[in-house]
Amino acid sequence: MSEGKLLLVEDDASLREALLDTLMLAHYECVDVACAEDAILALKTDNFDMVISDVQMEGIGGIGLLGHLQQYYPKLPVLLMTAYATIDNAVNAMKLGAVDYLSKPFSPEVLLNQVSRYMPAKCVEGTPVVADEKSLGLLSLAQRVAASDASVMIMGPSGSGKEVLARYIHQHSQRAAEPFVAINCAAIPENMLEATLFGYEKGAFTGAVQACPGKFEQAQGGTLLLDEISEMELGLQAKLLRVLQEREVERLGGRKTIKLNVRVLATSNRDLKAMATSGEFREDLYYRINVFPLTWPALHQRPADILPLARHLLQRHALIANRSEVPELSECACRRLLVHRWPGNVRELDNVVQRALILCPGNEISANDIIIDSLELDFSAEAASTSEAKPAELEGLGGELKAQEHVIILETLSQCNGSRKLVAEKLGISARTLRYKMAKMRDLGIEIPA
Ligand SMILES: Nc1ncnc2c1ncn2[C@@H]1O[C@H](COP(=O)(O)OP(=O)(O)OP(=O)(O)O)[C@@H](O)[C@H]1O
Repeated sequence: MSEGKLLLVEDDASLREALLDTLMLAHYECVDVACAEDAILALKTDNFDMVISDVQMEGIGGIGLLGHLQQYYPKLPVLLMTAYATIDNAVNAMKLGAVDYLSKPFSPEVLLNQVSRYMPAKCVEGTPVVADEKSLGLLSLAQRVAASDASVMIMGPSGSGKEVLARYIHQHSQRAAEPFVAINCAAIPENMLEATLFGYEKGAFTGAVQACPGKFEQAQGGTLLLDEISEMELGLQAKLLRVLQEREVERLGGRKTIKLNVRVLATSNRDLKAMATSGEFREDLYYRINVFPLTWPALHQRPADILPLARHLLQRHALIANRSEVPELSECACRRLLVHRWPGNVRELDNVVQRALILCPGNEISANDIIIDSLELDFSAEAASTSEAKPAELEGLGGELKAQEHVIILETLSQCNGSRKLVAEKLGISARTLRYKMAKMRDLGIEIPA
């Protein structure tokens, strides 16, 4: 997922390329141009979260661009880059409205720290949308743990909603009015993560012309989310453990310790315990952050969430697209959504919903508007398309509930390796009822695995 969209303005092509690489490695989406005039054109066709611009360029240059931005995009943060000789200009530029300046040459750590510092916070999600019993249970547990100050480890497959849950915990904690700072440990190149987390003092690297606080300090009083903590290398894990134990941090190149009052949440989509056992993750750190574990099941394991989530996402994207009405999902569209296995979880559902909204000009989304990547298609999706031939029959069946029942039966069949006896026991129905239900499903064209 993109960490934000940047407009990079630099006339030196090789420097521009190097900056672009650094920013894109850190998962920023970037558009690059070689002069201020092109930047003004790019701003007309695209929305950006931040502008990084050189000062000395042909034409109106960085200062001219800053003036334009102040007039037409006053909320857009602008970070200026300048050579040592023109520091005075840079100070003036800050007076004119730039959020900060980078003095050339500077190291990638300095660039990423400054960018993450001024990048506007991503739109904070409201309460996670849940309807399935498993998710409702998880949410109520999260609410209870939010009230404590315990470290929470949120696990679950990619795209299942771990970050949404982390924000929910923060919003329901006593720290809600304080900052929520997230750092994706997988997105920041390994050699820059330390400086980003702990900050640095002036002179710690090339271009570190001023001290910069790290994520821990930025989260002071609030919550720090260490997203994808499993991707942190072992050496840095040891340093992180020390910070968590001592509750204080020392900036790189600094001698002063800074007391911390930060609650730490972490997420992982890998089995961290297994990683700890195999030595890929420090066991002591694992136990320190895993005080309270919470796990999102994969989306297909909580089928009752699928439709409410799809409707919520439809609403969200219809609003962004300025649609006056939010289209409804037809019965067949619902069925198609319910029988897919969603290997990409909610993020995949989000993509499918966006596609549907593009394809559907009216106010009802049909099954044909539900485009699932062919790579993600599975036997159940195939079954859904066959069953779409019988919409009238579905309506009489109370579509949504019935389709969920089908998903649950297919799911349990696969868990029990096809044993009808075990499935019936697990679902608390007689073998006869199960046979009857499966026969009905076959009649609808749903393929039942042997
Ligand atoms: N329960 C939910 N309610 C509303 N939106 C959700 C919910 N779960 C996930 N989403 C949305 O789905 C997308 C993916 O969620 P999120 O980024 O929290 O997943 P993740 O598990 O942290 O993914 P990754 O492991 O890839 O970082 C986001 O757009 C998020 O807003």
